[in-house]
Amino acid sequence: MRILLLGGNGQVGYELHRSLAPLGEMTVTTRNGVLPDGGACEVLDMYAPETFAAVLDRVMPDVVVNATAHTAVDRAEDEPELAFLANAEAPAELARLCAMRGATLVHYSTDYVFDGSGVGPYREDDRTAPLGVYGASKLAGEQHIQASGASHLILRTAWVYATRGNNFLRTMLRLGGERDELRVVADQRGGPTPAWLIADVTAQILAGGIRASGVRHLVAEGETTWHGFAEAIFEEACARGLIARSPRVVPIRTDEYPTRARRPAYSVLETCLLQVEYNLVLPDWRAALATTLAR
Ligand SMILES: NC(=O)C1=CN([C@@H]2O[C@H](COP(=O)(O)OP(=O)(O)OC[C@H]3O[C@@H](n4cnc5c(N)ncnc54)[C@H](OP(=O)(O)O)[C@@H]3O)[C@@H](O)[C@H]2O)C=CC1
Ligand SMILES: Cc1cn([C@H]2C[C@H](O)[C@@H](COP(=O)(O)OP(=O)(O)O[C@H]3O[C@@H](C)C(=O)[C@@H](O)[C@H]3O)O2)c(=O)[nH]c1=O
Repeated sequence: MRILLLGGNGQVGYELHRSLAPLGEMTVTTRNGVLPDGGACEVLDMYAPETFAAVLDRVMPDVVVNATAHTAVDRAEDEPELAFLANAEAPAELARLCAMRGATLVHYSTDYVFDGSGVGPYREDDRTAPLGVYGASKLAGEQHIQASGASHLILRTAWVYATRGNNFLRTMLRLGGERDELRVVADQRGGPTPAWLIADVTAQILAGGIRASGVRHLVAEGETTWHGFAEAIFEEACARGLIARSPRVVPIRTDEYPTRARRPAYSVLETCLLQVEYNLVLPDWRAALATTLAR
């Protein structure tokens, strides 16, 4: 299998580079042609979709895995054109090129396509209604891919973290080292999901073959709030001797932590479809956090 992996510098892209390597011949791209270890790779800029055809002609992939995205949720509110270019128009062009070449596109989307008014875990076909530019641009990306005619798999995930990159886990550990007390919202519920899990499941799916095109939910099991996640981070990090002491983590309401973008109050994703279709057992979010820190 010839794989073209886009975004080898991101949290998920970095883990995919590891997990997809055994599946075949892999070409990795980053925005600047440099991998996290300093090595060279192909250049691919999501802001320049007109350059994609040349890369696909050179690599001739069977599968394109797109781990790039404009993921700065608050900044997206101030630069919607860039968010839509990277998250909607670029994926649309990728899907168009994949359809023409008979290649499969694997793409990632987000729980922020929902408005958070749900009362139970969201299923794949539940009504979408993003609250902000990031979610709206990701939803547009999903829709372009689904309309393209390309064989595809869109994996919606949520609250992604890793021991590298920009994410809530690293923000908490950094702030916890600087302050005695952190104030964290306790009225937004979701499913923290480590990048390694997304990458491992993607590899498992590709190894066995994609069963059907469409959207599937991929998150760790269970649910918590950002406050619950923060407390668990400090408990696990302390237990493993990664930090000497924990700050006090004070639960607050969303309106006490104003941000540029609105975020869904509830964005837990139902994963039954994916687990049954691919015979998977997804770990609980808390166990997945412990595994991440143990690594
Ligand atoms: N992070 C999260 O909490 C969640 C993420 N997702 C989705 O999962 C996928 C992976 O996200 P994640 O790994 O967390 O994101 P990261 O922000 O860690 O990585 C995104 C990658 O996209 C690259 N990128 C951004 N703009 C461009 C561009 N113009 N040209 C080329 N590359 C670009 C970045 O490159 P550079 O390093 O050069 O900036 C970076 O490597 C995305 O589709 C995201 O929407 C879904 C739910 C939650
Ligand atoms: C740093 C911090 C954040 N918060 C809140 C703000 C926000 O409501 C919540 C999460 O903050 P962040 O900005 O880290 O996370 P955010 O950028 O909203 O994370 C999202 O990223 C995109 C890419 C996704 O697709 C989503 O699934 C989700 O993971 O925690 C606090 O309450 N206290 C704090 O000290």
